[in-house]
Amino acid sequence: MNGRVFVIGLGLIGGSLALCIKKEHQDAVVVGFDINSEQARLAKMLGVIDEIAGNISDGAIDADLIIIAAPVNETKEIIQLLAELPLNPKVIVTDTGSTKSKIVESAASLLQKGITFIGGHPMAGSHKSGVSAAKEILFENAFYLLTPGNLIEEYKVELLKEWLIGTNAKFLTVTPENHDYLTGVVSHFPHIIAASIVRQTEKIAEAESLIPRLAAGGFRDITRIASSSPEMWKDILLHNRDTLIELLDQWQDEMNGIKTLLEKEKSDAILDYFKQAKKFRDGLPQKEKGAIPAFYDLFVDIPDYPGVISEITGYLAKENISITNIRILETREDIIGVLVISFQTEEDRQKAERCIGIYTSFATSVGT
Ligand SMILES: NC(=O)c1ccc[n+]([C@@H]2O[C@H](COP(=O)([O-])OP(=O)(O)OC[C@H]3O[C@@H](n4cnc5c(N)ncnc54)[C@H](O)[C@@H]3O)[C@@H](O)[C@H]2O)c1
Ligand SMILES: O=C(O)C(=O)C[C@]1(C(=O)O)C=C[C@@H](O)C=C1
Repeated sequence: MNGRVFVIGLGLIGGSLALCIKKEHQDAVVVGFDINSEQARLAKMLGVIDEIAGNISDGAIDADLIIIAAPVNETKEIIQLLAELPLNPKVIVTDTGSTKSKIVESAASLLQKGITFIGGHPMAGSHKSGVSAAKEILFENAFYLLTPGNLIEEYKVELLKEWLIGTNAKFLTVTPENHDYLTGVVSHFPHIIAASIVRQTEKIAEAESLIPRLAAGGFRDITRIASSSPEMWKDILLHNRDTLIELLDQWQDEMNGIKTLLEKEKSDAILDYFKQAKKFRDGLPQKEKGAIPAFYDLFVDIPDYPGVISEITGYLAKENISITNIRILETREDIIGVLVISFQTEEDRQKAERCIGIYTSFATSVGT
């Protein structure tokens, strides 16, 4: 397809969608705007967008597709701003926000002016933010939820899907209310739990200094998402307040139930509790993005000598293994640090683990 695509908010999601569109629709021009001009500059430099717009109005007026990929509150404000502009009557406006009811409600101002708004939410992401984390394969096999209202003609929805075909995502249409309930259960609520486990652990760690050093595999797995953007999640929670309050009540019942089993030492019932959880968890679809992490990290214990990092990256380059990110954690006393190398795929992570095993004696482990 050709035409002008305007992406507002050039972070993880806006950047990844821009890459998908550029890959699939090479005749299209992708214009971007970010309130943080550094992000916009970086997006241009990384080839994520073709042009930077000076402001929202400049980018929006002649766009054929507008994608708002900003935090959910800002998304509402941007929609109000767009509703004041003389947009191309054929433009499709969509967003990527993690909540839908309030956003779709605010888009009534666009619909009143005859402008098509189709709420969107690609159900894949990461705890990482910013355009430098953007990648073309982020949405592969993920569900992409769409919330077109009844007034939206079907061909417009098909047109939007065609623009987004490079995501290789699976589109699903839901109502905004149903969207917020479903994502409340599988995404927003788990986020609260992850953050609460971290908060509780932090308090206990004040008296128990060994805790941070012992918080390894299981703790890291269940709390990875607590490292996501606090600002973004604050707004998601407030947008989906009622659902989350209901789920918190249910969770308290759930916790009281397991507490009672423990108090009464109901061994069989505790076993059943875990068996049932394992059965449901093991039965979750494996190939769908929702069930697997979006980034594949390999942890390498590295000793203290100059050039050790370039030595490792050199071995990976020799074996043609691409890395997407590299950083050092200094969490253990007995070694200089832990190198965390991120890969695009599980296959690359496994190849890297084998490669490091062949060329070095450094211990590696998989975690998040
Ligand atoms: N991170 C995820 O896992 C994920 C997944 C799916 C959907 N989402 C949703 O997608 C949206 C973007 O999330 P993200 O992870 O890309 O966040 P991000 O922080 O990586 O990027 C958001 C970008 O929006 C910019 N921005 C903020 N206000 C703006 C404004 N008024 N005008 C223009 N730009 C503005 C920020 O500067 C930032 O660069 C959010 O609504 C989020 O709820 C996130
Ligand atoms: O993988 C993660 O880090 C995510 O939290 C991604 C996740 C999710 O909860 O699944 C987070 C918010 C988005 O709205 C969609 C996807």
